[in-house]
Amino acid sequence: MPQPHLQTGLIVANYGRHFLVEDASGERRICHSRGKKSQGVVGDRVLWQASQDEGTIEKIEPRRNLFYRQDEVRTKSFAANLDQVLILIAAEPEFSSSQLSRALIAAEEQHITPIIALNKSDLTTPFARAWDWLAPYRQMGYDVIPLAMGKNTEADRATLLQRLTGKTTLVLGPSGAGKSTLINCLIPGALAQTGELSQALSSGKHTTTSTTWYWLDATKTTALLDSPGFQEFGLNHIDPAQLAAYMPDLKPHVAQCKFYNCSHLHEPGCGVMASVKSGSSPDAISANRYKIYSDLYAELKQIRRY
Ligand SMILES: Nc1nc2c(ncn2[C@@H]2O[C@H](COP(=O)(O)OP(=O)(O)OP(=O)(O)O)[C@@H](O)[C@H]2O)c(=O)[nH]1
Ligand SMILES: [Zn+2]
Repeated sequence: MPQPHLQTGLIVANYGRHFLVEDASGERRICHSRGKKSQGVVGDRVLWQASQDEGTIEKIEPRRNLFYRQDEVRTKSFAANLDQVLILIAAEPEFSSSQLSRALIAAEEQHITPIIALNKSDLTTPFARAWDWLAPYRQMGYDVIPLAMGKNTEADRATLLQRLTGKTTLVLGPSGAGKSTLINCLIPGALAQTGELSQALSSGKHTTTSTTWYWLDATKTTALLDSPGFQEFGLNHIDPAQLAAYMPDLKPHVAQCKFYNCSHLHEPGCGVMASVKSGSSPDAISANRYKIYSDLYAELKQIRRY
């Protein structure tokens, strides 16, 4: 049966069961999800139906991908239908290479292109140390860019826009790295607008913020998504047997392993372990990344034991 009242829309923000949906004309309105479960995610294309001044989400279009983390108790979705994740870290506070690697693995698993940005290049000494620490990530082919968002320079804006234009990019980063500074630099006034929006959606109650979608251009071809902070990045959805395939520095060496089901932890004839030992060769796996792999493997194996 045709449903003439259904309109297309895009979820641009979400607080519990309240969604902010942008329609084809650019107008935004609060919509509610049908049923008990709140299934929509920012970035979802939906079909919705008007009901007085609000609306109801009737259908969520199939997703191209979903960037999420999963711990023991729950799945936490950041956003759907992304082209890129910009992982923003800084010279200070010192970032966790384990959290960085986890975010990269979550992106790889969903075929989302990661970009690593190292902020606060004006803090010369800690920046140089952090930049060196990121050498393995550059070596494995990731785009790693230096920034000083606090300086608000034209050069940094150009560096970012060159990568963001025409794409949908989620900005992810630990607290204090400069996420708000970056968003405000690219979209002046954006965060003030967000405060009002979350007030309207949560009917004045103080709720934890969710991902928020911003357009960078009038033609709506470039989108930047601000994500909420997180403490831990759980990867419980990742199969430990697949883990090495999501780590570009480990992946090529798996082909050299003697056993097809090698865990790369103790087997004889393991290509991955041989590469860690080879130290100085240009495509060697760094000791830190191998430790991240083995710790994560143990963690994911442990979860599947129950
Ligand atoms: N030195 C220096 N400081 C910066 C730079 N960019 C941002 N900061 C500072 O770093 C601090 C954190 O920046 P925010 O933009 O608030 O960081 P955030 O990631 O949004 O942090 P949360 O609000 O905790 O999520 C602020 O004091 C900024 O002024 C930079 O390029 N250089
Ligand atoms: Zn192996």
